Amino acid sequence: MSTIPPAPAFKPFNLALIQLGQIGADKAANLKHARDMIRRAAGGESLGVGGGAQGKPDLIVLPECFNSPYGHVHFPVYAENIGFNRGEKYDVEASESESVRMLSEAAKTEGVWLLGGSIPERNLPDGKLYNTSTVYSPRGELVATHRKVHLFDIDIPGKITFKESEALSAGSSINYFDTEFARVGLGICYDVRFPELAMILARKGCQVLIYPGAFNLTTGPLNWELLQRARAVDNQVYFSMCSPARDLTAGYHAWGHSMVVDPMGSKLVEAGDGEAIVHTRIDPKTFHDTRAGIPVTVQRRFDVYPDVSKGS
Ligand SMILES: NC(=O)CCC(=O)C(=O)O
Repeated sequence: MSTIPPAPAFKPFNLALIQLGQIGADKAANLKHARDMIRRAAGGESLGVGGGAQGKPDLIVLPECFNSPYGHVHFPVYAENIGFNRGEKYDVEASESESVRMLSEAAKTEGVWLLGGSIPERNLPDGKLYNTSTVYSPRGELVATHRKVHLFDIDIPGKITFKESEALSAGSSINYFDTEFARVGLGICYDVRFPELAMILARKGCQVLIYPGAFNLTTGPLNWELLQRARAVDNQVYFSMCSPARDLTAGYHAWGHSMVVDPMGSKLVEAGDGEAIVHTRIDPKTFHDTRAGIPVTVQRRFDVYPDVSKGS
């Protein structure tokens, strides 16, 4: 039996993605720059390719690993203790995490929902490290976290070898948060390659899925957009990923191209590869029209594939 409360009624809202640049070795500088970009996004400013200003955003998103260079050697150095336990009240001001304190202050001061990309997290009880997203309400409360479930371990000879598992442990829960305008499902980057996660989030009532991410120059060109449009269409949800800006002087070269895709698979907005703030309006009409016109959400044949979860 389901214990999940019904999703909030889906209402129109403004979404802004910050394709953050200048992510370097100096964590304090990374946090200061991110704070400044949140202020600019909250003021409705658009920057770089993509643009599309819609006025003040209701929800702002940062990229994966926004406070640290991306790489397994960096994670232990930049990791912070968050100590969030779902269901328990979290005292942000007493948080040991300087990133959490900054993000909470930013959400509260700017009066926006804030999906704070992800940061390396050190879980104190067992010392394990995770790649973790944190989410803040406009009152500055930390309302949700998501630990990357599928670690980015790939080896494409001559192109890219990356092993997050050399430093990180994988999360093992499915996470979303409720706002006054939508239920938003969470994933991080490589999680997008696993349709099961998006499918279950959608079946838990999420109308919008947002994954901070950082694809690379090998897989980005063919897979970044394709995967987002696939997850959007197969679940009939809005789908978005927010990347860091590309920096060819960094150890890891992010693909960029932060984007938002609607439930029919149309791209609403797309950044280039440089630093950018892009905005779009999320319209529930497209969501409802898509589900009414192509009613796959009520045509599933769980009698034929009973081993596939019904999610909620
Ligand atoms: N940060 C990541 O998880 C990268 C994932 C990626 O590039 C991919 O191709 O998948």
